[in-house]
Amino acid sequence: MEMQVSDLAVARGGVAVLEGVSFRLLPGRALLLRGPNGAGKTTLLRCLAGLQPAIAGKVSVAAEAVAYAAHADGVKATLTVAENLAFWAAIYGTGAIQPALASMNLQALADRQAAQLSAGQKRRLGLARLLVTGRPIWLMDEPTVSLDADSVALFAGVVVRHLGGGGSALIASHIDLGLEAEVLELAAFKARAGARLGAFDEAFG
Ligand SMILES: Nc1ncnc2c1ncn2[C@@H]1O[C@H](COP(=O)(O)OP(=O)(O)OP(=O)(O)O)[C@@H](O)[C@H]1O
Repeated sequence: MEMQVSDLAVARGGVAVLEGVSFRLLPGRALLLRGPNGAGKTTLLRCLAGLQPAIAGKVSVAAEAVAYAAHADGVKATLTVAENLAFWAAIYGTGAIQPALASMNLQALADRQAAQLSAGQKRRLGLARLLVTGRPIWLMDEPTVSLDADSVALFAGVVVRHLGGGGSALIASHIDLGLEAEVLELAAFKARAGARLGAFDEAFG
């Protein structure tokens, strides 16, 4: 499924962060979001994930087509690794969790309570969740934070397989994942300094 973003403007805390953001993300392709700290990578991803409204512009796909892996891994601390994935599989109405467990090398940790995982293990679980969503467009915010070199390679392989299956990925990352991907530099879309929004947008920014 193609995602087309046209002239999108997004805000955070009532202040416009980005404006005029336009790009296409085709099936089978990955796009890297680049920009310094505070450039608006997280804000853009949150908007595309349907977690906050845009101030202006258009997104061609519904939020139901996307799966978002945010900074906070979305992991339920009191459930085990397998239970976490089963929970999400039930939410998204998808099937077996074994492929997701295997893809991020989590089989040996399947019965471990998520609260007892290391930061990198927790991150691997958060990424395995993407697989059980069954959704074609993956949005990822710094997915490799806390991952060791082997896990980064594992993760890159998961993304490559997702792309090979016709999925797509939009990834905010400061590091080189070794993926064949185009780059979207957000500095080009920086909103004019100090642009203030109306009361509605402040409430939802
Ligand atoms: N809850 C908030 N209220 C007000 N301003 C915020 C809020 N969250 C973020 N901001 C501001 O919005 C701007 C964009 O932040 P955002 O998190 O999207 O940047 P980023 O490109 O993801 O940064 P990083 O690389 O540090 O993760 C920043 O100037 C930030 O300080």
